[in-house]
Amino acid sequence: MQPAPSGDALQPLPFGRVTIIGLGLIGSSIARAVRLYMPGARVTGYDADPAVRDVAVRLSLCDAVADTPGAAVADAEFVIFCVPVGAMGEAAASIAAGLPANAVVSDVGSCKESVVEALSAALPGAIIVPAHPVAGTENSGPESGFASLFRNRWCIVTPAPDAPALAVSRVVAFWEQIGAEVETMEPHHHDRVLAVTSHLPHLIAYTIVGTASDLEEVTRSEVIKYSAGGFRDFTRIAASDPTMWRDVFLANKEAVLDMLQRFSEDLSALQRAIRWGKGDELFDLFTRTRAIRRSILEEGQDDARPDFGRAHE
Ligand SMILES: NC(=O)C1=CN([C@@H]2O[C@H](COP(=O)(O)OP(=O)(O)OC[C@H]3O[C@@H](n4cnc5c(N)ncnc54)[C@H](O)[C@@H]3O)[C@@H](O)[C@H]2O)C=CC1
Ligand SMILES: O=C(O)C(=O)Cc1ccc(O)cc1
Repeated sequence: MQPAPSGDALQPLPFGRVTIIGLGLIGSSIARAVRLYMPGARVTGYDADPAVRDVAVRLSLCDAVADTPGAAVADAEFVIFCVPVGAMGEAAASIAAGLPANAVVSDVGSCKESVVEALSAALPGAIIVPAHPVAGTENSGPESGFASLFRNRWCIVTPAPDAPALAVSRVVAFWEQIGAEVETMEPHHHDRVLAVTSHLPHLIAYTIVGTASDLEEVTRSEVIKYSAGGFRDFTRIAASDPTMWRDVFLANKEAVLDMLQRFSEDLSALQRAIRWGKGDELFDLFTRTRAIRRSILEEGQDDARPDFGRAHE
């Protein structure tokens, strides 16, 4: 067994009974991490897809997999929604009647403003402390999760100003105990930061892989055969889950469209520099961007995926 990620294995548990709604990549990774690093906590899972529930039982991801959302939350202290952002409202409504009054509710959605709105509307009066682990892969589903996914990765918590301090500190402790470093942010700011650091890069990857596959004079097998490093990296990102990313772009529309506008203007400037042979402009930009990559490496963040290149336990 791996050592507990945040030091002392005897830390008090932030929550004794954790319910995970949605047992795909992120939900199943949280389940695995809680069972590994918080062995005293009881994990109950639920997924709307019966086939996913069957896999969760087969893999022993949870102490119990409930057949209904209501049963999943019956005695929960912490309920965490791990469903696509467009499904948050529906998932929250499905547990509303059974949610214990003092339970803390959270989520892992990739954008926050729309999710906060959906959760608050479906669960009026509930204690809601949203979060976003900035850790993942291009894979989805319960079989692709792993316990170390969140280790040494950021988790951004976006509580409302009037959220109870105790609930916020318990959610922070939860993420720290499964290995994440936690930062607090206002939801609107979160959505703008992630629009440029995560959402736009995914949009660019989807576009470039689509462009290459639409070319008439370059065959599909040539694209596959001769894809150099850069294109290969784009194909990894462009293999990400279509439902999840459709939902992210629709939910974070305003911030993504703003970043896309800025990106298009910068791309046009590069187009002009190439057309008019302005090598110094290209050289200056590439020098600046190289420095950013080097700063990321100096911070030890060499890949969005944890323990990249090492075996997952
Ligand atoms: N994939 C990634 O790298 C990351 C994803 N996220 C966020 O995590 C959330 C989950 O993403 P993944 O785990 O990657 O997706 P996934 O596709 O692997 O799993 C989502 C699961 O939710 C279930 N589901 C959908 N609607 C439901 C409902 N109403 N009730 C119960 N279950 C329902 C699906 O059946 C599926 O099993 C998304 O909001 C995403 O934005 C956050 C960080 C990284
Ligand atoms: O696989 C990758 O490169 C990712 O970028 C994973 C990822 C996807 C969505 C998030 O909200 C956070 C992380």
